[in-house]
Amino acid sequence: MEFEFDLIVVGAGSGGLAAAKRAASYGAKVAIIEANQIGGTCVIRGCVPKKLMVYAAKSKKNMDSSEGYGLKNEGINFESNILLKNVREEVSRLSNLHRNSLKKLNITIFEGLGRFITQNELEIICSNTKKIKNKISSKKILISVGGKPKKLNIPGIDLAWTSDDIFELEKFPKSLLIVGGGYIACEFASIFRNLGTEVTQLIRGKHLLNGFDEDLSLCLEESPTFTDIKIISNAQLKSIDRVNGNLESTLESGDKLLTNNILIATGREPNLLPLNLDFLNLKMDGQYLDVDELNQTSNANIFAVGDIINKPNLTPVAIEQGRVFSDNFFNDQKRKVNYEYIPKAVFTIPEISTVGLSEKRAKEIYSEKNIKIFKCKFTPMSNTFKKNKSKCMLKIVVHKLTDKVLGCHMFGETSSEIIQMVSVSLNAGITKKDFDITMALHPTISEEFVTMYG
Ligand SMILES: Cc1cc2nc3c(=O)[nH]c(=O)nc-3n(C[C@H](O)[C@H](O)[C@H](O)COP(=O)(O)OP(=O)(O)OC[C@H]3O[C@@H](n4cnc5c(N)ncnc54)[C@H](O)[C@@H]3O)c2cc1C
Ligand SMILES: NC(=O)c1ccc[n+]([C@@H]2O[C@H](COP(=O)([O-])OP(=O)(O)OC[C@H]3O[C@@H](n4cnc5c(N)ncnc54)[C@H](O)[C@@H]3O)[C@@H](O)[C@H]2O)c1
Repeated sequence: MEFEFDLIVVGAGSGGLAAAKRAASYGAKVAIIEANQIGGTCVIRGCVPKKLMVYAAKSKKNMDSSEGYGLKNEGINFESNILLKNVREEVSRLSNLHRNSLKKLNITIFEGLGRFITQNELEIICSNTKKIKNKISSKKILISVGGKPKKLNIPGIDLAWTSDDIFELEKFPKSLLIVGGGYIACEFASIFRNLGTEVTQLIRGKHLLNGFDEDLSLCLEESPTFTDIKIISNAQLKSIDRVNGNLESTLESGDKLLTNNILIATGREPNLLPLNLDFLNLKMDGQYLDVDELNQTSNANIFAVGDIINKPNLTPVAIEQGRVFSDNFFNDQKRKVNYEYIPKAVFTIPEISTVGLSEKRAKEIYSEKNIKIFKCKFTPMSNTFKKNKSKCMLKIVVHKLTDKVLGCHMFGETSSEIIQMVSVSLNAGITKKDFDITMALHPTISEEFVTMYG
């Protein structure tokens, strides 16, 4: 059977764009279908606009607390509408850059919602008219449709925002309830609080950032940003009502809270429903599409990358999966994605960064007696004259018998930049001795990584 394309990519986000561009660079005839703006979650409503807001919050925090350096200010006037407008413009600029690079590579862009009609054919539905615009076919199809916010099944939930709505705002609210204690909840709690919004955070467990090294969660909870946030732990939201233009949250305990708005950040789920996959009977891995090491689904023509498979849902992971897929199937390479030592950061202020095993996980795997912990916590020099005395913390998890470094964790400004380089060392199998024989760079925060003795 003749197909119009060698590859159809459904979803022009991190994974899809990377795969489409790499396949086209090998001479494949590629089509990409996108229902929204080109760029996907990361560029349009995730990493990029979020990080721009983090920079705004950091700038404000620095300006607010630098009088000790002789930098007097008579009060900063934050105009959230300017930030939000600039962020939207930047996101559109980046989206256009991606569109242009697709065109340069002769990748055909189809705008609309992709929907399977056979295992090799998709129809494209116009997002506005809901009419079928095109039907296209290909030998191989890559699904890279990403995720969407998971909503709680409670009365009044549609009154609340998800992270997608934050980027559509015209201005910041005066008060906000954030539900959740994970990445998105903590990052937005930090952004909003540092830019002046009264923030309450509702978590169902005891601590923020469950699953991260416990010292990181504790450092975050003790930080000036989060001691300035009202954290309600061991609590669940039961319902939401509109009351005189505000939102009233009722908790399972019966307590009530009144805030201007509510942000629900209780996780994300694969956005598979519109694809009409049922008739293909693809094997699932829980809510995710099941794939093998080559990102092949249970149907030999159909592949999947990114947030729709059960791997860390991060942009660099989706990009690498997309590139590896195209390297293997359009350039005959034998590549695999390296899932070892993926560095992670939560962009709170200060930020949390981590690579490898947490202390708890290392002790579970290797037993407590085989693990040695090196840890230090101090006020960084940059905060000497600041009102904001947030601390930083560095921690190394080491296997006692082999001396191998199993994990590094850091809380503090620029820690994400530091952990990225630490991840190179861990990938290379570094030992604690290698850290010890490396000369320090002084005065820095990161020098503590090579000067910590047990
Ligand atoms: C608020 C937020 C902040 C984040 N911050 C970070 C961060 O700092 N660092 C990090 O590494 N990761 C971050 N992430 C996660 C990261 O954005 C995702 O892991 C990554 O974008 C996943 O890429 P993807 O290719 O799987 O899907 P996406 O980037 O989500 O792209 C999927 C695309 O498919 C389109 N689509 C969906 N269905 C269809 C269909 N049927 N037909 C056509 N098109 C369709 C969508 O419109 C979308 O453009 C963040 C996520 C969020 C929500
Ligand atoms: N800096 C980054 O790299 C970054 C930033 C944002 C998002 N992300 C990616 O996006 C994913 C999604 O982020 P997220 O913050 O939505 O998810 P998450 O898994 O990090 O956090 C979800 C939070 O919601 C809570 N929760 C789940 N169900 C709940 C319920 N029914 N009631 C109350 N609380 C509930 C969880 O306990 C957790 O605290 C992340 O896992 C990550 O992969 C990455």
